[in-house]
Amino acid sequence: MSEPTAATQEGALRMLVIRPVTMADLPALEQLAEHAVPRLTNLPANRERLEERIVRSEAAFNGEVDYPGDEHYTFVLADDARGEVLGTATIRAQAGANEAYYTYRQETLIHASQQLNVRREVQTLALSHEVSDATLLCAFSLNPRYKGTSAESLLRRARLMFIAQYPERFSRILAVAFPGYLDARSESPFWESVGRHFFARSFQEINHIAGVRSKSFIAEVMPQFPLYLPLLTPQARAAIGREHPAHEEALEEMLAEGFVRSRHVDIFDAGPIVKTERERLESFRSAAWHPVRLRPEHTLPDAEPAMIANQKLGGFRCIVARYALSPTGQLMLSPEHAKQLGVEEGRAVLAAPLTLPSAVDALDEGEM
Ligand SMILES: NC(=[NH2+])NCCC[C@H](N)C(=O)O
Repeated sequence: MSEPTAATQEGALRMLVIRPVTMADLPALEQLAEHAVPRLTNLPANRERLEERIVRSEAAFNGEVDYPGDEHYTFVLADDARGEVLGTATIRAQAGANEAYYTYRQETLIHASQQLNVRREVQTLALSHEVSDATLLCAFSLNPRYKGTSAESLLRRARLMFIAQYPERFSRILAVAFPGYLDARSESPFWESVGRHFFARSFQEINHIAGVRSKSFIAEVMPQFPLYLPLLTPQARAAIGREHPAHEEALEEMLAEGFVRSRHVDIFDAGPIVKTERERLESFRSAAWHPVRLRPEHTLPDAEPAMIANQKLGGFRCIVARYALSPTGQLMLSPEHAKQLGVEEGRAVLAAPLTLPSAVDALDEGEM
């Protein structure tokens, strides 16, 4: 298929929908895993693992859940009219439900001697399990044709529309771990300076192993003592908290959502981990329920784009449509959009503006 132009883009997006993954999506999921840049531990390009992922997701969407546990909810961005799956994204209800979730936490130590009249602040990285309780947004992969479109934002943020509806299933703290900086040869300078000494494997290999095998090897082999940053290579230090070049816009969008850079970074590539309390997110604060009113597409007034989600757990659907409200607060939807969402006139849908205010990039000074 040819590149969608800006003009055809919104037209094409009309038929795109976020829905839970099904077993029929397995081949597409495998493709998306293979084409993720860089490859993701949370989305291993391995048919068996992906099959398990789908089974697990179906159980999560259809199960009764009162508090977050080891559920994984996997979504796809689909063009069901053409039978195409264009992207995927997952929510892990609890980052470290069965095994701990490992990060490095940036800390400061003071090395002082009164006798020698020296006082040095030394930055360290200490292994941490603190992020284990957070709900993790992960395993994002999108067909490159849709990069930079509103479909990308929909795929990334529809998960928030889901969490907003089923708060008991998720932690109050949400986190996103971005792939870390890799150089032009796809090497991780942080890995070369740190992990390499303990694993004698390339970053790509270890990233793959972490995806398809149990993670207990991390605890067994990673150094237990804090790392002193001055002892790392300058290239490794420069990579701490730095995202992979292909994920710059994604990070920016999540910062605009209200996520904040935390003191935690990835243990392999030192990629940034952003966190926040969910109530602080723009999409949570702006989300509002509206009854649906059906209107033919050509009679709808012009309005800002919004994410619009139905209220069906296992039948969750979320689309981008115009945020066109009637004077009495009904959301005016075309019959085509209502059909995509599986809602009739009078049913309530959750809506939140797609456009975000611009990002504030700051390190959270508190306990985040
Ligand atoms: N770059 C990576 N593949 N990191 C994955 C390993 C650590 C990850 N935080 C976990 O505990 O699951």
